[in-house]
Amino acid sequence: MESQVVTNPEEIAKLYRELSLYPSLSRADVGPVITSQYGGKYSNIYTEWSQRDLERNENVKFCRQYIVFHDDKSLVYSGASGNCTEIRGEVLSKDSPSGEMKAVVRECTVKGEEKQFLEIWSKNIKMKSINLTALKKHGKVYEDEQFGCLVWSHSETHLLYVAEKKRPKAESFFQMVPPELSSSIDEEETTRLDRKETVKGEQFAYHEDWGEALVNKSCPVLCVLDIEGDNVSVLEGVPDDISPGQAFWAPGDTGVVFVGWWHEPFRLGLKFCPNRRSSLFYVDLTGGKCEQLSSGSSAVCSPRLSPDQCRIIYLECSVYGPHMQCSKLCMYDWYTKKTSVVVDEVKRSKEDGFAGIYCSQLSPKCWSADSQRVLISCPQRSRKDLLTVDISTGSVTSLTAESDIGSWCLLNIERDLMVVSCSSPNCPPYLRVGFLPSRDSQEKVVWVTLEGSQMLPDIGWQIMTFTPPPEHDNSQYPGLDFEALLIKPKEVKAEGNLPLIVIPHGGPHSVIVAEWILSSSVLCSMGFAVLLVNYRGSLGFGQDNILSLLGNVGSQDVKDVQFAVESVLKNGDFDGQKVAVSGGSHGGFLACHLIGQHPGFYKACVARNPVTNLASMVGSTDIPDWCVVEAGYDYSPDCLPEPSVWEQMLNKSPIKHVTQVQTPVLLTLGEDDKRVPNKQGIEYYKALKARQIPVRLLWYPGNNHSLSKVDAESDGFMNIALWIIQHLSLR
Ligand SMILES: CSCC[C@H](NC=O)C(=O)N[C@@H](CO)C(=O)O
Repeated sequence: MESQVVTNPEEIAKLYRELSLYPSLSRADVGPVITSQYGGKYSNIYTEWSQRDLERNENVKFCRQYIVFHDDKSLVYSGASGNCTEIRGEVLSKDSPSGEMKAVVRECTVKGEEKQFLEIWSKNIKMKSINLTALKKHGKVYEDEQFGCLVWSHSETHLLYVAEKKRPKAESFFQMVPPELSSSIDEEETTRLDRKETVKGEQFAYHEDWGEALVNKSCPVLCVLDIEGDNVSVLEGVPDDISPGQAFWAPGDTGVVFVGWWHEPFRLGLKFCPNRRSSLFYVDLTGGKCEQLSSGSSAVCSPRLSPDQCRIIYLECSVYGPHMQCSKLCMYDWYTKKTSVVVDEVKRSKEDGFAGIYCSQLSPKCWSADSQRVLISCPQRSRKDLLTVDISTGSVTSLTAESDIGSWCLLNIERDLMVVSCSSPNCPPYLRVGFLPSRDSQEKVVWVTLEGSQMLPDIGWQIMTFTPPPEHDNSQYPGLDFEALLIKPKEVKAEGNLPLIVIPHGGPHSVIVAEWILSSSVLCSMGFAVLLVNYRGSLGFGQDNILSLLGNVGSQDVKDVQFAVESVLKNGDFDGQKVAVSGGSHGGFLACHLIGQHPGFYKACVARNPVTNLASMVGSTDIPDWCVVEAGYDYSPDCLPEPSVWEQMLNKSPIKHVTQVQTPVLLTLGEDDKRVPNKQGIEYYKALKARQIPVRLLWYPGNNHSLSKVDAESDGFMNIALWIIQHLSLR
């Protein structure tokens, strides 16, 4: 039977180009309420989007503003105000609480040198432009989600941000001092001071950093700009053995609250690892006294102060263990200094369907106006839902459980006006707003779409639930089920002819929700069906589900994926001889396992930065604890694993089955990957080469674990598609 798949590279590139035009939402800020001269109330909504620019080979960021007229409970009128504007050079930006001013950290090149400025804008004037680089109070400003922040004090007189600690200039022992230093007295004085701060012998000293995607981030410090006095100071009092971040002003601006991550005994990678020992701290502005607000034996993140400034809500989970887990929602009362658990960890889904909280970040604002409820968007099985939590009862209600949209992402909430980004596998992200109904009302949210998106009518999707057969049941955690998201062309032209691409996610404690996924929608538009499997161990199904995988990687997850694939193939639409598998990281680990444990079943395999050998990875990854914990053992940073643990790490690895592999493999590797060092892929490449199994390796310089730079992502997509087409004999 003839294939219905698009196989011409030009046509594939055209489809990719078309679908990559859809932007995604990254931020929304709601401005203050303004009363018009006719008495109508309105607010501005500032949104930021990001879009791949294939011509310029970069992700471009742009903003667009909307105006919403409302009566504090419902929307009266809304619309866009003005067009999109590209944002360039902005590292961070934030409007002041009153909306009167805006602060921007900007990066630009002046006379060939890269500099950072802190700007204050008021009305149509740039009031200040402070050259942070020239001030030399600290290193580069942190812009990442892990540590970074730019926060106005409640009084709007000070700004708080995080930057790398100033490091003394290091020079060679053999550096000569030039006799004539400079021409002017001022310059001479500056150079003299610079030289005084220069140290010898430190030029090649190693500085630990926070790992994958946080390289060069080593010692963050809290910095405060006094706007009136043009003075930047680095806050004192933060203990030397912690890295501060996610900071904000305490009630009354008396000090700063922040999350501190302990360094000891050495820094472990933080990205995707909210399980690092950390605590909430408060540093007093006057005395520099630092107080620990939460227990020192857990991992915390995302503290958010309530509008009445009485409570701080934050996420907590245990240290080490699986990297991503079901979090507790905790609350610190500023006045009684008491901590309580508002929502506990959920072992198994509740009767009402609530499966627990799974997110590494709360939205920038998440409180209702009366400071009685908190809003959280997070995975619930294979969808992303919007939940409200009543802080006095701990009861959780889903605002979106009955919706047929696959993913609801809360961008912000201000005075009960919620701004969300919605998407589904057949619908790119779109922007909606709605008022949160009052606490005691049964009303449903009336959502208004501010920026619509085009539904792709040819793409169909469904969530499938699987009960593992008795022989695959986990005796320690019996009765768990799992799901998969099937995306396929709505019209199957010829029965029994549909090729299938199986995609197990990475993590392994992560999840694929039913949202817009560019690569899957292009593959589907080309004529493939795509099966994304949330095997047992995924987020969103209860903590037991996560724990069930520890010690069982390479078996339970492999069985679940294979079971899902074989179940789906029973449906007459598919061609069982045209099945490919593709995955990244732990998903690459699974792809390599599947071709080793089911020789010949998959006709093509693609692995992005795959884990291929836990035993050889443990000494070189930024998260060695992951290898030990996933193999089923407790991690201890101060001793080597026992020989039996090394053996188990090897036994559970795909390399163990490489001699059985028959499937051609495409490897895509990032030169700068700190998480799964590219040597993992190379080890597998050599093993396949030695056995004359077709293998191709693509090497992406300047890319880390995610291979997400625009050229790497688009080139990777094309090569993956063509590899699958070739080895599924579709051409
Ligand atoms: C030692 S690497 C572990 C696998 C990795 N986990 C966390 O970083 C992984 O699978 N990452 C996923 C995202 O969770 C990925 O797709 O890169």
